[in-house]
Amino acid sequence: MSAATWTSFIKSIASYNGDLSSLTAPPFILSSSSLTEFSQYWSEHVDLLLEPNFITEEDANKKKEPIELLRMLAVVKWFISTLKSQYCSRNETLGSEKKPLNPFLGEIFVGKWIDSSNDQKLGETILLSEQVSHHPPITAYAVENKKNNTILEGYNGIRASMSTTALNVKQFGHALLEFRNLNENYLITLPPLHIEGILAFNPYVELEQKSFIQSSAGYYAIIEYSGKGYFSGKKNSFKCRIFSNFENSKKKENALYTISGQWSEKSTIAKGHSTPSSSKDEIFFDASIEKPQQLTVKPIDEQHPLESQKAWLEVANAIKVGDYDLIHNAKSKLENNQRELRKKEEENNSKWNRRWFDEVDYKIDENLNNENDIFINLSKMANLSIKNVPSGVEADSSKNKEVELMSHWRFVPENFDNEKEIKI
Ligand SMILES: CCC(=O)OC[C@H](C)CC[C@H]1O[C@H]2C[C@H]3[C@@H]4CC=C5C[C@@H](O)CC[C@]5(C)[C@H]4CC[C@]3(C)[C@H]2[C@@H]1C
Repeated sequence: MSAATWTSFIKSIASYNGDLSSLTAPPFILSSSSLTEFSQYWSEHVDLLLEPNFITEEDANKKKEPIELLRMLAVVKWFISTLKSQYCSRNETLGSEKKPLNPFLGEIFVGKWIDSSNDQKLGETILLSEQVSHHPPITAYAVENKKNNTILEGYNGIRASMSTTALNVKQFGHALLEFRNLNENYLITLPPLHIEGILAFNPYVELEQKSFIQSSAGYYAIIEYSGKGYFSGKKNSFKCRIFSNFENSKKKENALYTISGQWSEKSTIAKGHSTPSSSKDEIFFDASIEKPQQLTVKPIDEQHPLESQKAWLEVANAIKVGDYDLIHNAKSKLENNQRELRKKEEENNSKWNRRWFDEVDYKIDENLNNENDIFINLSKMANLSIKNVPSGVEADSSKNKEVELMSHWRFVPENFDNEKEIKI
């Protein structure tokens, strides 16, 4: 990590034009993994993801709470458990945040979480991740557990801008968690983030502002993020308040539960709206104890050419060697191949078929007014915009002005059921 190359890199980002792939980051800051692999971070605690399926009326009687509220608490715990994987795993494994490879259109990343327990109550869970758009980059994903009829689906795109010392990132998209045996669904929005420590050669993600979780049973959670130097002082801090519905969330005194702490370490929970104490109150989640479950991915020689680790193998090896020319040549080969494909599609007036996801266009009335559309229903309950604005923007926010309705990506389970080429 020579200071000279890093300093010239910092100068290059000073003239940053908004397109991350335009940045010629030095080899040591490049990750050999592509963004399609990040979808796995949504489900490295499969037991927490599926927990609502196993909560009983008896549990509800014992806790003297409605069963839907216990399920909301379980979903909030699962969501908090995803954050360390999403935003810290590169620091843990690679020493710092790195710049991921920019996926090509149609790139896929698949794997499974095997249930190694005796009772097999979880069963197998599969991950499908597909780059459904290259301009702008959008990754769609689905985590499917057939045994418990549970699907997590969503998509993610980002818009980045540089401030003097940090890279500011707005996330676009959302996640939908569907418990089909319970006929209960959840909408999860994505918080803004910024990359700190770039000047100190040690970039890491800090979450900021808010994200929201809306249950079809009505319950609504607000999660507020803060970091080192904010009011809480500790990095990766959050405070979550759970309300019986969006309306009641206007007054914090209406909170049914309050959870606070660090999403990358320990958090505690207390009834009502007061902030729980880290020593006296009940532990909610402890990221240092509950280890993430690694996804099982086929060996590269058994992967299809569209699968990320196979497609990027030559680039990944060049990055590991740290030879900039080798990286550049290997990347150019892949990018030229992609340009050829786009040109052929242009000539044949065809376009790349998305494999497992559908682009639902909400500018079309019948889609917008389809009362079975869980994304529309949950967005309405949480007063969330469905326009082309960052995730979590309220429907009546001025940020919606002059912004049009947009399409959102939805998982098509039967497309995967009919999949012939890709093996998990
Ligand atoms: C300043 C430009 C540059 O190349 O600096 C290199 C630095 C490592 C910082 C830039 C990169 O930091 C990476 C962090 C990435 C996000 C991490 C986690 C998630 C959550 C996941 O669910 C969706 C994707 C997302 C938001 C990643 C998006 C891409 C980020 C910001 C990388 C930056 C290019």
